[in-house]
Amino acid sequence: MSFATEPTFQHGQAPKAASGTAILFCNLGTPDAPTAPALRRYLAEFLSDHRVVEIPRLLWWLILHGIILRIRPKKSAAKYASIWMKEGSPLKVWTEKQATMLRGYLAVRGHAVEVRYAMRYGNPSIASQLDQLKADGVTRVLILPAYPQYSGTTTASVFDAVYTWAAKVRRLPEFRFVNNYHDVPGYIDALADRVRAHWRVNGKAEQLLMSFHGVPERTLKLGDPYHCECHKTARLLASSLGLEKDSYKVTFQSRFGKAKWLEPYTEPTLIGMAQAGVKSVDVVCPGFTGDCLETLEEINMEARHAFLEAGGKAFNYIECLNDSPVWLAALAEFSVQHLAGWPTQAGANTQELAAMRAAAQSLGASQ
Ligand SMILES: C=CC1=C(C)c2cc3[nH]c(cc4nc(cc5[nH]c(cc1n2)c(C)c5CCC(=O)O)C(CCC(=O)O)=C4C)c(C)c3C=C
Ligand SMILES: [Fe+2]
Ligand SMILES: [Fe+2]
Repeated sequence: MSFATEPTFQHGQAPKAASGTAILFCNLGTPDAPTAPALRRYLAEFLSDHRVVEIPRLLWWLILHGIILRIRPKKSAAKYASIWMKEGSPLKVWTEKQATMLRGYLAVRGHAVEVRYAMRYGNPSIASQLDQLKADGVTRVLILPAYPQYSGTTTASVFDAVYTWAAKVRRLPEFRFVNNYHDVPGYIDALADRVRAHWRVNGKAEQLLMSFHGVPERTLKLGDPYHCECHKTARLLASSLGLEKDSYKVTFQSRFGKAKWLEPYTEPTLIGMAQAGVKSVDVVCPGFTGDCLETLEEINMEARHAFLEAGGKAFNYIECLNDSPVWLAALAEFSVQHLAGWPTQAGANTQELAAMRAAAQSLGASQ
C-alpha cells in the first residue's frame, strides 16, 4: 500500500482552530434529497455496512440489490418528503446546528476548539471532514458520536470509518474516541428538562413511553451493550423525573427485516396500552439526540395514528434534544473532560476567540 502525498502544515501558518484541536461530531447520515435516487444511494451505502447487517455477504448482496434497493427507496423517499425542512433533512439540520452551538459553548468556556460534523453514510463523509481538518492544520481530533448509547451497529461503525481513513494517511493527527454517554448526568438532566418543559405547557399524560431505536436481538446475545445502556438511560431519566415503575415504559422502534429485534416493540406496545384503556401518553425518544425520520415520521405520525386508532385520546410527542441549551452546555462540559491534557487555548489569537464568543452569544449561550 502507498500513501498519498499530503499537504504539510507549514511553519508559521496558523491553524484554523487556533489550538490545533478539533471535535468531529459524527451522526448516522441521511439522504441528500427526499427522492428515490438519493434514497437508493444512501441506503446502498448504509445497508452494505457489515456492522449494520451481519448476514453472509453474497446472500445479503443479492437480497439488497435484488429486492430492497428496488422497493424501499421509493417508499422511504415519500416518508422523508413528509418531514423534510426547507433547510434540508432534519437530521442534518440539527446535527449542523448542534456542532455550531457546541463550538460556541466551548468558546464561552475559553476553549478555542474547532467543531465540525460528519455523517457515517452520505455527506459530509467522515473521510472528507478529516481531510479538511488535516488541511486546516488540526493535529488532535476527538471523535464524538451523536449516539449516547454504544452499539456495534452505530458507534463502532463511526470508528471503522475513522480507521479506514487513517490507514491511508502518513502523518496522522492524534485521536481520541468517545464510546458512550448514556449515563452522564448532563445528558440525563437535559432529557429531564425537555420532559418537564413539556409537562409545564401540556400537563402530564397517564404514561411516559421512552422509545429507543432497536437492534437485532442477537446482537445483545453476542455482547453488544446497547440494550443495557438504553435501560440505564431510561432508569436514570425516570428517577430524575420522580416516576414510579408503573408510570413509564421502555420500548424499541424501527425494526428492519424479519429477524427478532429488541422487545417490546414501540407500536404494538402503544396499541396494547390504548386497548387496555390508557387514554393519554407522552412519548420521548432519548436515544436520538436530534429529531429525524425515525422520530418525526415513525413516532409522531405512524405511532400516533396507531395509538389513536386503537382508542387512545391524546398522544404527545416530546421533541428530541435538538438545540436545547441545557443539552449543548452539557455536551460542551463532557467534551472538555475528554479533551483534558490537550491544548485548547487560542493562545495569541484572541481575535478568533472573541469572534467565537460573539457567535455563541448570538445563539443564546450564556457564561
Ligand atoms: C440511534 C441509534 C441507531 C441505531 C442503533 C440504529 C440501528 C439500525 N438501523 C437500521 C436501519 C435503518 N435505520 C434508518 C434510519 C435511522 N436510524 C437511526 C439511528 C440508529 N439506527 C437514525 C437516526 C435514522 C434516521 C436517519 C434520517 O435520515 O433521519 C434507516 C433508513 C430509513 C428507512 O429507510 O427506513 C434504516 C434502513 C439497522 C438495520 C440497524 C441495526 C442493525
Ligand atoms: Fe437505524
Ligand atoms: Fe423507521
